[in-house]
Amino acid sequence: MFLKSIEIFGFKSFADKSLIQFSDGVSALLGPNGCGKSNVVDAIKWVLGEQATKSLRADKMEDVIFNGTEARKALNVAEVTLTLQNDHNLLPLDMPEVSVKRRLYRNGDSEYYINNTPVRLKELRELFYDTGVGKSAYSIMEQGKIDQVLSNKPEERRLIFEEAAAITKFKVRGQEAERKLLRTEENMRQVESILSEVKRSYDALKKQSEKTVRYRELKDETFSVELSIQLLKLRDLLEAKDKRNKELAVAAKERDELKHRIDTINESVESNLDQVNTMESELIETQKLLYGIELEKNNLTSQISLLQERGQEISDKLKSDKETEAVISKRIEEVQNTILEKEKSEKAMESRVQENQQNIQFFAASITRTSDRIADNQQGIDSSTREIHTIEAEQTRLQESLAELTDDIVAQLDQGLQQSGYSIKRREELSEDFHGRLQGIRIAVQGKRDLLSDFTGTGEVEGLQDRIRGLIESLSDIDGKIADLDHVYTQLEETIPRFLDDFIAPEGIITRKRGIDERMRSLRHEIENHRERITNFTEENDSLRKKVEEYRRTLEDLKLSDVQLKNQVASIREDINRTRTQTEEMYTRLREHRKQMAEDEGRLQGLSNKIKEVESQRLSQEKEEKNLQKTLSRLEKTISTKNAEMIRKEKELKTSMTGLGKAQAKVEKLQMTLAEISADIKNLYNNFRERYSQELSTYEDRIYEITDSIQELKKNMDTLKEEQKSLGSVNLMAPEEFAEVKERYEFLRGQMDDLAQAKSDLERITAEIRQESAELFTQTYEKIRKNFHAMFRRLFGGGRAEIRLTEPDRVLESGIEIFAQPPGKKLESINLLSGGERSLTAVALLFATYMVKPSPFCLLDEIDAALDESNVGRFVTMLMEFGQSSQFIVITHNKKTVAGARTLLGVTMEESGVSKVVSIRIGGEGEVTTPDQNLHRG
Ligand SMILES: Nc1ncnc2c1ncn2[C@@H]1O[C@H](COP(=O)(O)OP(=O)(O)OP(=O)(O)O)[C@@H](O)[C@H]1O
Repeated sequence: MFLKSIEIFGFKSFADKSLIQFSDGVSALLGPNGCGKSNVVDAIKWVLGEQATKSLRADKMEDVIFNGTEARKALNVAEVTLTLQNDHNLLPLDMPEVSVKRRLYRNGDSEYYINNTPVRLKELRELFYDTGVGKSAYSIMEQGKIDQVLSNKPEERRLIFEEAAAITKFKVRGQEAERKLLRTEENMRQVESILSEVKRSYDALKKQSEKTVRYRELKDETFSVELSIQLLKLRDLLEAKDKRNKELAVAAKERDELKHRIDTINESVESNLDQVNTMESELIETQKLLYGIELEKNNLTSQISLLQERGQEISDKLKSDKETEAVISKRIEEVQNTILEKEKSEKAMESRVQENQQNIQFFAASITRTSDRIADNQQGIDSSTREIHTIEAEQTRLQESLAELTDDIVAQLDQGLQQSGYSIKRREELSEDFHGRLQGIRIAVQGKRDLLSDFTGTGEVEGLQDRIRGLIESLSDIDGKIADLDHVYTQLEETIPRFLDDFIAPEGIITRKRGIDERMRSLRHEIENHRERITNFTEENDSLRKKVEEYRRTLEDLKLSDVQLKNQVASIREDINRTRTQTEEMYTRLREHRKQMAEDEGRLQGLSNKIKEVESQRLSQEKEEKNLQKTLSRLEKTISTKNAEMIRKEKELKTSMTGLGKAQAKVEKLQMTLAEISADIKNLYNNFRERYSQELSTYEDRIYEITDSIQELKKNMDTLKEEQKSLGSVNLMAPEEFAEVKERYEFLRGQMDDLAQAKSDLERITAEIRQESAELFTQTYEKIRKNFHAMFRRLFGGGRAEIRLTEPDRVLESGIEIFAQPPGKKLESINLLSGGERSLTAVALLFATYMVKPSPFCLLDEIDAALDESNVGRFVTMLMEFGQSSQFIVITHNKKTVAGARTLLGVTMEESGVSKVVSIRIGGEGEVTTPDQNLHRG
């Protein structure tokens, strides 16, 4: 077994993940039309790297992804995994099992895996080279394409033979080698053309470069000669400089010695001169001092006489000043007394002013007070006036109410009298009757009283009983009279108009009227009160205003007198101040006078002190004068000694100076010469630097190596220049350019050699591959040729078949012709064969190939479709025979073919548009049961 299983997901109609497990021998893949059997073949081709969409029955690669059904959505990825058994290492991998996987996304991204490791398509294809498995190999024979093996062009037909001969690998390598060879030749052509161009520049630049190299050599030689000349010049200059430096050192030493001597003499002379100068200065100073002392003495004497004169003057002045002082003091005393008197009168005047001020304040306050009172009164008048207005308004309102009320009373009274039937006449009659009867009772009672008093007067008891009885009887008579009176009274009462009670009840109309009357009275009273207040206030204000007028007049008078009094006070004060100022002035004068006197006294004292001081100064001057006279004579003596010594030294100095002048001139001359030599050396260096951009100093170590003379060197130089001139124009960069071109030239040459070597290697490899391939191909071809004939006869039950090379001399390019002659028919072109004959011939070729190189597995998709019963029988026999050694998966609708299979695999479409793999058991002897009614076995 080679094919172990295939797992399909999202590929074409396999929407769900489906696993098909294959077994050894011949397996039949069954299922109704359109259920997806061929999709399994496509899936296997696809996973093995098929790129041609046409071969996958698709327009574009994306079409292989499950496209959806009415019930299902399309998927975005298709994935197929094929697991292969590799225990015989048919595949070049040291693994017992190999899985290859391909995945495609709807966006076009595609992935390949070998054993779950991502790989490139090329690697995946290489895995199946010469195994008989592969997109163009014979392991997969598809529905309706079997006879295409025959229809293909003779050149294309050889592919099967090549695969069987296992030369595909060689072929690919050979093609690769040829491609490389072509590339190499192309490269060689390119390199050659570049090389010839580079060679031209190489030759040209080589000549130029040689010339330039000679030119550079001449240049170098010229430089070397020039350098020697310059170095010789430098040597001469350096030697001359050295010599002069030595001479200069000697001359400088001589000069310095003379300088030193002169300095020593000078120092001595200077020292003497300094001493003489100092002494002379001292002498002059002493003389000056003596002269000064003389002058000072005279001055002091005259000062003393002057001071004495001045003292006399001051004494005289002091005497007169004392008299003046007494006069001023007396005058001050007089003035002081006057001031005291004036101050007294000022005080009196001030108290009057104060008194007047108080009066002013009093009257001003009275005016204010009275004015306030007037204003208060005026406010009272105004308030009462306002009150009167208010009350009058209320009176008006009340009068109106009263008028209305009176009208109401009259109306109600009239109505009440009418309703009560009141009559004055009747009332007067009853009243008269009442009073008459009352009088009768009073009389009767008086009669009884008289009777009773009669009894008490007599004291008689007899007949009392009768009398009391008679009295009681007469009292009942009175009772009757009282009852009559009561009756009359009741009648009288009835004449009283009762509605009047309502009138005078608290809420009655009369009561209201009385209330208003009362209020009117009260308001009238209030108005009177207010008017009285207004009159009182007005009268009071009149009298108060008069008072205010009076106060104002008095106040004016007081203010006037206040001004007058103040003026008087001011004039007294002014007088006092004036007098005080006079006193102050007198005091000042007195003070100044006294101060002057004190100063004069001080000056007098100072003068006497000064006289004493000056006299003592004159004394000390006289002493100093004597000392100086002594110093003067000592100095004069020493100076004359020193002067003699200096004359001697100056003579000596003159001689030394002459010598120094000469020595200095010599030194300067030498310095000048040295400066010139240094300038020459500097120029030499500078010129060299400018000409050669190098430092001459770097060559100085060669200075003593030069043996030639300058003349010889110059001659040499002329010869070199002559040769340089003869070279003509020179490309200075030629050697560098030549080096570059040379490098490039050599590189290209190397490349050319490498390419030539590669070409010869490739040619050799190609030849070897071709040789080997040709041998393998011929062997295989021969075997297949023989097998084909035998196989054809077996399948057709006789007849003849043949394959021939179209170009036997070029076996690797030659096409393959097929000739077939079914039994009883002439050997004719295969194009004239029937459909079934073509299929059977193709199957014969296929099996002939299997015999030489059995494919590890074979997928035959309905290749038996065109065969008749007897041919199918032979085909199946053959299949079962080959099934012993190879794995066959046969898609078929033919019952005989199914019968030849050891294993049955089923594909159904339970759900419309979605393929599903179903397991099918093989029952007893050739019995097959299937869960799907669509699957069948004849
Ligand atoms: N991308 C796709 N998505 C969904 N279904 C697809 C896709 N491509 C093809 N099909 C379906 O697969 C079916 C064809 O399957 P297949 O050709 O394998 O059938 P079969 O079993 O070989 O049929 P027969 O026996 O007639 O040859 C068709 O119904 C087609 O619509």
